[in-house]
Amino acid sequence: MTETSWTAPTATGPIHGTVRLPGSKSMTARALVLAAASVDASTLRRPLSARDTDLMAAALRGLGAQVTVEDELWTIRPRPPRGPAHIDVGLAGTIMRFLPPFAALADGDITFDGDPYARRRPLKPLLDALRSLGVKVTGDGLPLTVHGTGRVRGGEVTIDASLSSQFVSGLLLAATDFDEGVVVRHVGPPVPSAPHLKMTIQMLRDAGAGVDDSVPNVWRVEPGKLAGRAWNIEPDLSNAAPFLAAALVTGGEVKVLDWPRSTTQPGDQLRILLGQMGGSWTLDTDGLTFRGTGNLRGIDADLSQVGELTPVIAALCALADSPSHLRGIGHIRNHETDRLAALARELSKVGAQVDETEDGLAITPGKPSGAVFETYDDHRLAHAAAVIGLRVEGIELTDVSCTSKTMPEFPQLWTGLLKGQNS
Ligand SMILES: O=C(O)C1=C[C@@H](OP(=O)(O)O)[C@@H](O)[C@H](O)C1
Ligand SMILES: C=C(OP(=O)(O)O)C(=O)O
Repeated sequence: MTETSWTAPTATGPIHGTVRLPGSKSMTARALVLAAASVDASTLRRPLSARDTDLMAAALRGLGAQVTVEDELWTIRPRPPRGPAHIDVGLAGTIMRFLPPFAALADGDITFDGDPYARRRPLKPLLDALRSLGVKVTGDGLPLTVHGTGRVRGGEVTIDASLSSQFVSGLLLAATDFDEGVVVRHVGPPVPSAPHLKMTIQMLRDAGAGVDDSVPNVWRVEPGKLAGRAWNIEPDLSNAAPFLAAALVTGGEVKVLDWPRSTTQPGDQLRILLGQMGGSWTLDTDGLTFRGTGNLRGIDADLSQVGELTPVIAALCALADSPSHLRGIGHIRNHETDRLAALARELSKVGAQVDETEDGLAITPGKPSGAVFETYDDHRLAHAAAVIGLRVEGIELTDVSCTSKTMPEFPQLWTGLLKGQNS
């Protein structure tokens, strides 16, 4: 990927516009894995085509599935997974955590590696869990090899998933094909990202799996066969964050089309969180309309359930008229970069006073000024920088191409939205 520096456009007035966002990364990843684990073909309507999900599709092809793409309809024709194969995870947590359990069902060695920073993202709790379910794995992080034998015993396993909910999701998504299914028991500090776990359970049930989540921190998936189905992928609501923020910061009005009435996506909580910062919204049949006044209040919020929303919310806090405290997000040090350190450094450069706490950020807005904003290969750091740029001239992103991880069209969508402003 070629790095592309980019000067974030500044708003000259309230932004008014409508955006149609690409499909949810998290739903697309889950639907692809479930489709590959099914007996019959599945389709995905309006999935996300971006680096994370294109690499997921490529990985599943490498394991034997046929994935064909026709406009906004993907068709997956599954085959029993087979090795040897090599999987490039890029920087995607979803691939590095969802595919080792599925790859264990292949007959043959499956090697995994990814971007340099992907090698620093935690995997050991998941790999140890696989080992105790009877899988032979070499390595405690990337690069690693899963030595598949064509079957996985499965059964009961204890894991500390406090570093990432994706460890649990990965085990559950493959477990219908384990001889004994799986019972995953979490022991340790709380698992973050509860909505993402709900999404895993909901989508497994939609695919026909038997799942019991009635006991807190214990998840059971029964062994069985998945039939394949048609998935409708919702727009990515976490990627709505910068667009809703644009309405909030400029006192404008932005509509996100096809916002679902009910969803497991964590991004749905943007309505509440950005509402607390001064916005208001209406949800109707064709989407969510979000309005701002241009005045932003600071917030004290526990973001443990919605950690991936932190970068844009932190950017808003830096532009607010009072201090903020974002808590419960120690685990986002393990995201695409150490997001707490990166946000503290970059938001300080543009004038805020930002202190890293053990599990979050304390942000006191200051006099904003332009700066070179490092994006650390992190799509959501780029979104955060764009939001600051709405108010502050001279915000130069070191690289905007990192947005291709989940929304390659971000620069165009953003520039297009800014055309709709009343100056
Ligand atoms: O399962 C998923 O699709 C995700 C789970 C979350 O991971 P963590 O629990 O590691 O934060 C989230 O931050 C990530 O963007 C996507
Ligand atoms: C944490 C994120 O991604 P990943 O799925 O790579 O963990 C994210 O998209 O904010």
